[in-house]
This record gives sequence, structure tokens and C-alpha cells, in this order.
Amino acid sequence: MTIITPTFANESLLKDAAFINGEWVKSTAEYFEVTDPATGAVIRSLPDQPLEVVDEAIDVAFEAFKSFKLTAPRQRATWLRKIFSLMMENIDDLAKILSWENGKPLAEAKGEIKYAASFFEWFSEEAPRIYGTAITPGIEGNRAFTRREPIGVCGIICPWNFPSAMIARKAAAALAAGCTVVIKPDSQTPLSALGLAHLVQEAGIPPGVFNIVLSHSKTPEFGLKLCESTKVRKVSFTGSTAVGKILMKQSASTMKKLSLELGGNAPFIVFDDADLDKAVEQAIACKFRGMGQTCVCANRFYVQRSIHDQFAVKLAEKVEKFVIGHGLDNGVTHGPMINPKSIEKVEAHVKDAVEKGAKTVLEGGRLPKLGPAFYAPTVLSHVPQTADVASQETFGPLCAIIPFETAEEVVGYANASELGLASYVFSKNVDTLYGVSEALETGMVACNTGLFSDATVPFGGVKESGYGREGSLHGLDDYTVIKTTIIGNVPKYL
Ligand SMILES: NC(=O)c1ccc[n+]([C@@H]2O[C@H](COP(=O)([O-])OP(=O)(O)OC[C@H]3O[C@@H](n4cnc5c(N)ncnc54)[C@H](O)[C@@H]3O)[C@@H](O)[C@H]2O)c1
Ligand SMILES: O=CCCC(=O)O
Repeated sequence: MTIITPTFANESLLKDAAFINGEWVKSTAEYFEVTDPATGAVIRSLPDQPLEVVDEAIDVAFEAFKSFKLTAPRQRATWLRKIFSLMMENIDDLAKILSWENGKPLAEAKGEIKYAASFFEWFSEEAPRIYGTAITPGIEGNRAFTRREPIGVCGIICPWNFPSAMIARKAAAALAAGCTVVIKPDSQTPLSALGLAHLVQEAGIPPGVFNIVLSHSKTPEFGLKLCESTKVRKVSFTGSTAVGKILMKQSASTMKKLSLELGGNAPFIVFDDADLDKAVEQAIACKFRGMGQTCVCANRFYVQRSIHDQFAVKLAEKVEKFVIGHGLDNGVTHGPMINPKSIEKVEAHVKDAVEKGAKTVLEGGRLPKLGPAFYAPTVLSHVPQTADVASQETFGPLCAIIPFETAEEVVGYANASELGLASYVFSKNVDTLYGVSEALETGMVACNTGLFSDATVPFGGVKESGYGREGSLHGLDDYTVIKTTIIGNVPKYL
């Protein structure tokens, strides 16, 4: 595939350095390369920073917290609103950077930048609305009130599939609460984070409040430092359940508060009274954000037996029309996977399902002419519940369609997973929607839609999909602690 090098209206958004204490830090002996997943071409070389840098960044954030926590909420709201405005002003360039390093098509990348910016907008509005309570305690003469105080320095570790939005969802809430942050972006997609840091600085956020450290070779060690530091009071992580469990273990020694947004295995349930065309259209929208590499992507389609074959054919007809190519090419609807290795799990799940009796509706497969990270989606029907795809997250473009007969049966299938992030239910019957959504063991249930992510609604999982809620009126809770003040022996003036 031809190498594509985008041009930018605002070249200063494209950085090749870490960001600590308001300075761009470049000097180091080692570097790592950020590449275009579509072509493998190097976009930038970035410093593979030494471990001591994490301590430095934590110290800086710790010092900055002393004054930042005292800033007026209205002032923080103004800064956050400014970041939102700057992101929207620079949306075209930010989307190009994101598409270039992650591979998602430009239109989808623009959607992500809007989504990311919306967290700064939302939390700019939440910052002045951090309330406490007034209590009349049981002990006579005592009065009490509570305040929500910022928790302190927050370590933020993010994945590559939403290089802008996952950082925004955490950092906007942290800053609104009055916390300072040390961010470790994924080494495959750090450029979006650095572009954001440029705008954070331009918005006037004080030095030391928002810091980004970079590493490719020492990611686990960076994570360990953030977890074990007594100066870091909270770690917020989005990524796999396996890494979430490591971070949880590592955080035990400091009793750190954690937010863990982990893997999903979303069931997408279609009852035979649903609007079939709408369900198919929403299935595509849900499954193919980021070419199936989204934690809330449908992983298993449960379709009631009477409409199962029809659903499979209609879905495959639409999938066949995808225009797969470089995310920055005009007309491309779907891009590459993040790297060639991620295709292996898709292939393993296809092979396993077919061996267990699934029928191939659309074969799909690797697209070597486009590049080693390209894969055309596979659609399988009559997938048995015993197939690996029913119990494991594929995180790629496989549509596995599993037939079911009754609501009880499908709820049993859907809940037979250790993961519980999102689920989807399609029906025109309100009883079905209510009953099934209440029975599903997931943090989020979307009814009659495949897209629901929005700064206003709480995002998060149950079971091994983690805990904590991001966005919404609950999003600040994870970055604050409740301080109770009691005033005793209040005199009685009668
Ligand atoms: N629940 C959510 O909101 C959400 C959102 C996006 C992705 N995810 C999940 O993330 C997974 C896909 O992302 P991934 O494959 O990059 O996940 P991953 O867990 O391998 O990596 C996530 C991030 O953690 C870093 N990391 C890896 N090992 C680490 C360690 N020991 N210490 C500290 N950091 C470490 C990685 O470099 C990356 O930046 C999927 O399971 C997906 O469902 C969840
Ligand atoms: O991949 C996980 C995040 C997806 C979203 O916020 O919709």
C-alpha cells in the first residue's frame, strides 16, 4: 500500500517528546517508533524514557497538587471548557493524527475527537457542582457535614483503541475534581495524547498538573511505579482484564483507589419481534467501530431461531460492501487492525467455531495485498454456544451468530461469562426489554440501539470487566474522597 503522509494546518500538534511540568522532554538514550498500522511506515520516533522519569513526573504532580487542589472550581471549569473549544477548533488535525497512528477511518477518528472533547465540556460543567451533605448525627450536640475533596495525584494508563477518548474520559474528571495526573499512553498510539497535551498547555492549565510519560520497552515497570508510589493516590486503567488484575495486585501495598475499565464480551440479543433491518444496521454500527476492536463491540450475536438465517444473510450483505483500506484514504469505511498479531485471535476463533459446526456465511480473511494488518470480516452462523467466541473476547472483525429459542435460554447464555461490560437487546416488546435487561449481568444494557457511548451516561462494567464509572454525574466520584467534619457540643441557646 502507498505510504500516506497527511498535512496539518497546525503542525505544533504533532509532538515527539514527553510532557512533564509544562516542558517537552526529549533527551534520552533510547527511542521507540510509532508506525502507521496500514503501511508499517514510521510516523515518529519518541523517547523510550528511563524508569526514573516516572518518579520525576510523580514528584512534579505531587507538588502541583498542593496548589491545584485549592483552585476555585469555576476556574477549573473555565480551563476545561477552553480545552474543549481548542479540541473542536483543531478537530481536523487531531483526527488525522489519530487515524494515522491507530488506523481507524478519518470520519470515525473525527467522531472520537468529538467524543473526547465532550468529556472536557461535560466535566467543565460538573466541576462547580461538587456537593457534600449536612447531617444531624445520633450523638446529641454533634453536627456533621461532608465535603468531596480531590483524591490527589492520579496515574492514568490507557490503551490504543481510543487514543484520545480514553485519556479524556479520565483526565477531564480528574482535573475537574482538582487532581493532578501522570498519564502513560499506549506506545502504539501516543501522538494523540501528546497533541492533547499541547492544547491543555495552551488552555492555561498550570505546569505539573497534566503530565505524559512515554515508554515502549518498560511499560510494566512504569505501571508498577505508579501502583507502588505512596504519592499516587489513585490509578485509573482501561485495558484488558489480565493487566487489570496485575495492577490490582500491585496496588494492594498502598491501598490505592482504582478504576478498572476492562475487557468485554458483549452479547447482542435479537428477538424475533424486533425490527430486523434496524437490528442489522445497529449490529454493524456496534460490531465494527474500530474494526471490532472496542470493549463494547458485540462479541456474540444471539438471534432467535425463526429469524436467525435471515439476520445472517442481511448482515453479510452489508459487511460485503465495506471499503477496506488506509484510514486516511477517501471513501474508506474500515481500516486495518492495530497490528498483524491481533488477527491471530480472530483466526483462532473462526477455526474453532467452524470445527464445532458453525456455517460460513462470509468467509473474510487476511488481505495481504493491502498489508499484513488487514483482515476482511468473517460472518459465521449456527455457531454453537460451546465455541470459544461465546466465552472469550475476540476483539476483531468476526460476527458469530448463535441461535436461541427462549428468553430464559438466551439470558443463561449471555450471563455464562466472567465478563460483564455491555449488552444489547432488540425487541418491540417492552416486557422483553425490561425483563431481559434487568436479568443481564453487565454494567450497561443498550436496548434497540448499538451505539450508546456518551459523556452523560455512566460507563463501566461488573464482574471481571472491572469497576468504577466514567462520565456522567458519577464520573467525579472516583477522583474524590469524602471528608466528614464533626462539630461537637453545640450549645443550646434556649
Ligand atoms: N472497559 C473499557 O472501557 C475498555 C476500553 C477499551 C479497551 N478495553 C479492553 O482493553 C483490551 C484491549 O486493549 P489492549 O490489548 O491494549 O489491552 P492491554 O491490557 O494489553 O493494554 C492496555 C494498556 O496497558 C498497558 N500495559 C500492558 N501491560 C501493562 C502492565 N503490566 N502495567 C501497566 N500497563 C500495562 C499497555 O501498554 C496498554 O497501554 C480489551 O480487552 C478491551 O476490551 C476496555
Ligand atoms: O473501548 C472501549 C471504550 C468504548 C466507548 O467508550 O464507547
